Amino acid sequence: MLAHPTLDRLTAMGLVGMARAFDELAANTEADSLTHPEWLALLLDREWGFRHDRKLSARLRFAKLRHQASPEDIDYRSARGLDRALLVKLVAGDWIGAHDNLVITGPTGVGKSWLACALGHKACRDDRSVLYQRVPKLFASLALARGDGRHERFLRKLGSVQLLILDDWGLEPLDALARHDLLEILEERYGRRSTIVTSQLPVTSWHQVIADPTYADAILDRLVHNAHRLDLDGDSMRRSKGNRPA
Ligand SMILES: Nc1ncnc2c1ncn2[C@@H]1O[C@H](COP(=O)(O)OP(=O)(O)OP(=O)(O)O)[C@@H](O)[C@H]1O
Repeated sequence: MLAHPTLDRLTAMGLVGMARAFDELAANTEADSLTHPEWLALLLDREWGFRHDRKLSARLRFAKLRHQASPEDIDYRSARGLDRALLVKLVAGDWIGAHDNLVITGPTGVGKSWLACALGHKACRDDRSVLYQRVPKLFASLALARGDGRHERFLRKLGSVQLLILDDWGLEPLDALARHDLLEILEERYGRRSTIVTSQLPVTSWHQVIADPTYADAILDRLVHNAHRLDLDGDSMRRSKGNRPA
């Protein structure tokens, strides 16, 4: 690497992208033909790109998405009843800005979690905070957190992310503490932040999962009332992946 006071200063100021570009340009004789504005623009582009990538990595690390999925890889050809126009709108992300929710239902393996993660990935790229949680594990973690003083902080985190993904909702009925926690989270989020819920159960069965009519009304009112809906059908993609010849 070049030894140059400007390089030292860029590094000391945390302008890592600029420092790298400066080093490369200084070592490249073709760069001599660049005008000063072109030179500066190149340095700025690199710094911009470096910061963008670093922020995206941090967003994705925090989100802990289950699948490495991105909107560009969504398979519209599989017969899954995907509403392409709606999906294009969801990928654009305005619904997150409007604090709407999204409910994705359909049989096992049809790609609900994958789609939720693809939308989560896009939200990270749009510089939004995202957090993925599998519902059965979430309630177990909240119960644990209650015992060791982390409960309030965990609830705050779940309430404050711009996009919360609750995957695999409805696999088992909620107990009293889970009902209480879920209502707290959704009350905090309602009208302020977006939530994606994926479930094998149709929305009409969710009341029973919550297993308490008063809580069920309150929870579903906050979750489903302003939700976009993707109802998928078709065969499990796990099976078709497994059956695919090597
Ligand atoms: N568009 C896609 N491209 C590539 N692989 C996909 C796609 N959609 C789904 N898959 C794969 O299909 C499998 C099942 O997908 P996924 O876990 O999203 O299903 P699911 O509907 O959430 O199932 P379950 O209800 O059992 O949790 C996964 O291995 C996933 O990687």
